[in-house]
Amino acid sequence: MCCKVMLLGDSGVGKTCFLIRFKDGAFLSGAFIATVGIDFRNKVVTVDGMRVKLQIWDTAGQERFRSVTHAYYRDAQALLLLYDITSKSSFDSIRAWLTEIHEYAQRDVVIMLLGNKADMSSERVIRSEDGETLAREYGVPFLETSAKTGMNVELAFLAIAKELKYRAGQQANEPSFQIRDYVESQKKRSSCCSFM
Ligand SMILES: Nc1nc2c(ncn2[C@@H]2O[C@H](COP(=O)(O)OP(=O)(O)OP(=O)(O)O)[C@@H](O)[C@H]2O)c(=O)[nH]1
Repeated sequence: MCCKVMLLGDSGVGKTCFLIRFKDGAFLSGAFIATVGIDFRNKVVTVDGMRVKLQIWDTAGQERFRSVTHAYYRDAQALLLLYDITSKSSFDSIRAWLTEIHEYAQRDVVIMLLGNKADMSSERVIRSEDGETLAREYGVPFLETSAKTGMNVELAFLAIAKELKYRAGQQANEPSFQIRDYVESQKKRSSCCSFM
């Protein structure tokens, strides 16, 4: 089974770092090199004994590349929408991103809202509750993540893979899978990073 996942959000929220953390288990610190256009990496995850190949598209957040990335929305089964908890403007952009998703993506696309850079607690400007409230308003699951420490990065992709696998093989008598409940039960809060 193969699924297309896209990473979206303003420039600098950490999409490339988020993907590299998941793919290679590493963090690129230092210089910020903005993504040009679009790029993808594959990673296979095992969900309940089944291999799911995720083809993850890393898009450029900068406005000038928007027309390039729009063309890819249509094929995506899942979208990870990121903001940076230290940037109010990136959080304020989320509604505009959701409008854009509504316009260009498949109607039943799986969406997850992610508040990245949760490791930067001293520079936080967006409270966790604000992310939760926005996610609830749009009926999407929410996680705070850190590409730097790895917090909740794997969980975000696993939850997506589980949801897509569930949808693909949905049987009438199978208990339904609720991605929001799954994420809530599995997530680590930034305040308990010490044992990660
Ligand atoms: N502390 C911290 N820094 C991060 C995290 N994720 C990304 N960064 C930093 O944020 C900057 C931008 O990260 P990128 O991954 O390049 O951002 P992007 O969203 O891909 O940007 P575009 O390609 O322009 O859309 C880099 O300097 C990263 O080192 C994180 O979780 N924690």
